[in-house]
Amino acid sequence: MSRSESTPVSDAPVLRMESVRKTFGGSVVLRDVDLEVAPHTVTALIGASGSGKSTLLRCANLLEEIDDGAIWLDGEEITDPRVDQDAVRRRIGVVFQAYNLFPHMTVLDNITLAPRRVHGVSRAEAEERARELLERLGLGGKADAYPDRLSGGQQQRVAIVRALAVRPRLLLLDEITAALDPELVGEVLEVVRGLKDEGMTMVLATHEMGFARDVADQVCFLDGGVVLERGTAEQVFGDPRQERTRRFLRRIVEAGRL
Ligand SMILES: Nc1ncnc2c1ncn2[C@@H]1O[C@H](COP(=O)(O)OP(=O)(O)OP(=O)(O)O)[C@@H](O)[C@H]1O
Repeated sequence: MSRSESTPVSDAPVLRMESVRKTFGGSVVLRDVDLEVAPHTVTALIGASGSGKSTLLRCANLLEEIDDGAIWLDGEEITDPRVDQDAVRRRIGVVFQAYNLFPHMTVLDNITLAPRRVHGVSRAEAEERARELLERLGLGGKADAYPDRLSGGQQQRVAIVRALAVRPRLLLLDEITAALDPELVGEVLEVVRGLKDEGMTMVLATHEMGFARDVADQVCFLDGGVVLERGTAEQVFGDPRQERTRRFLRRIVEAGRL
């Protein structure tokens, strides 16, 4: 997509979270989380396993109900109980670690299902958009293939195409390379880089620190459900303010992952 296709003129945040609190069975998983995501920017959520990254994304997409605080999408408070949650979810694309493609459907049918069934787009229009996206993501010849004929990296790229097919305002990417063999990670990250260049607004949870450092405009370090540190990639990776962030990054460097 081009910038002009999906884009408003203003710089008002696409996504805003304020004092978000989320508990599961009495244990606090997100505590007082504030977040602002500007249009055409990439926000990377980093932090140890269990720090709350996925939960934050799931709250942003209303897949989890928050206990306190509020969330806005394009200035509309989406946590207002009067809001049509399905309509909100239709404006947000989500890609998970597991690609969740329907195995009995071709790539093309997987991609066009939501635009046709949920968004009321005609088959012809949905297929045209799907083919264009497949081409753009290097999957031009795969429209009629079944998912089990594709590599993990190709399947994940199809999942990204599927999320883009409905022209989302915001894309949430939850550990999208975590299930991939190392040699397939690069091709998926390249796609994300390309989407950034096209101006897509994205929030991604990732353990790929090198990628987060390269691609993110904003990095949030979560620790025990708290956004402990937030800043530019340069600041958080190059000059972290918090001792816990420094310790986390030191471990990553020692493990050879940064
Ligand atoms: N549905 C649930 N019910 C109960 N506890 C949950 C649920 N989902 C997440 N949690 C807990 O919330 C905490 C945060 O989990 P979350 O998956 O958000 O972390 P994460 O940072 O994304 O971890 P990872 O990097 O391993 O994906 C964890 O302690 C987890 O066990």
